[in-house]
Amino acid sequence: TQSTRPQRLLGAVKKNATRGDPRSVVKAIDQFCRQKEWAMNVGDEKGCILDSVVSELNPATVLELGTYCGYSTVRIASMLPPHAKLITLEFNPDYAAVARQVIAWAGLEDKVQLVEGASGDLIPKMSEQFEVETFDLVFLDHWKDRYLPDTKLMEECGLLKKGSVLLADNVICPGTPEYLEYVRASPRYESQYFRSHLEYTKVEDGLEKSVFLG
Ligand SMILES: C[S@@+](CC[C@H](N)C(=O)[O-])C[C@H]1O[C@@H](n2cnc3c(N)ncnc32)[C@H](O)[C@@H]1O
Ligand SMILES: O=C(c1ccccc1)c1ccc(O)c(O)c1[N+](=O)[O-]
Ligand SMILES: [Mg+2]
Repeated sequence: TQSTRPQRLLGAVKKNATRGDPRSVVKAIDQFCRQKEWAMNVGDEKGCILDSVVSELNPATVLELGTYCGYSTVRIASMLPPHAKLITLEFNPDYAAVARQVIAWAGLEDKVQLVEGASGDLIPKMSEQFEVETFDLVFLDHWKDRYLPDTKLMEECGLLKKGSVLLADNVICPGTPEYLEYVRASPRYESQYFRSHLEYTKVEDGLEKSVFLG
């Protein structure tokens, strides 16, 4: 039977990355995506912006919407302080299965909780089921029409506190116009656009960083 792209990406990690070395896992995936097959990871260029936001914030609790193969999960988790936690949501079981193996190869299982399911169903259960009060950082990188409804849901569920940061991928390409308009117009957010490119291409894209003001 034919392998899938995530399975081939996992093969490249196992072949080229060192167990327990997150940076080598990130490098192996970027090399695979540049030399073999494009894949929808946040990538190396936008990944550096993600890294700088994480290191500046030093978050204790992180929520990632959209795991895919775990590339950004590994990037973020590798930068977290010792007792920090990253919860990542993925509703495609095949992608989740690959991501678990990528996260394990990087040696980051202890920092990451991958939850299989849809963000719209899981966000309301966060506080009771996953013992989380609020998130210091949310990385939005799932289907683009879910960014706005899920942001409103996080607000309603009290998962954001003064200073919580939303970092949204793809606000230009494929684009999230309704979300962008909302966070830029709302007095409850202070937003900033980081210009970059769609992963592994020369197409313009960027990240929007929005600080929740409470
Ligand atoms: C662009 S990929 C994530 C890439 C990943 N953040 C990275 O940079 O390596 C988007 C993922 O979100 C998942 N997804 C889309 N909508 C979702 C939802 N509502 N709940 C959970 N997962 C979702 C898709 O199955 C897909 O794996
Ligand atoms: O939507 C796509 C997409 C659309 C069409 C074909 C392939 C991917 C995409 C492209 C780049 C991204 O960084 C990303 O997060 C996504 N996504 O699916 O969430
Ligand atoms: Mg993306």
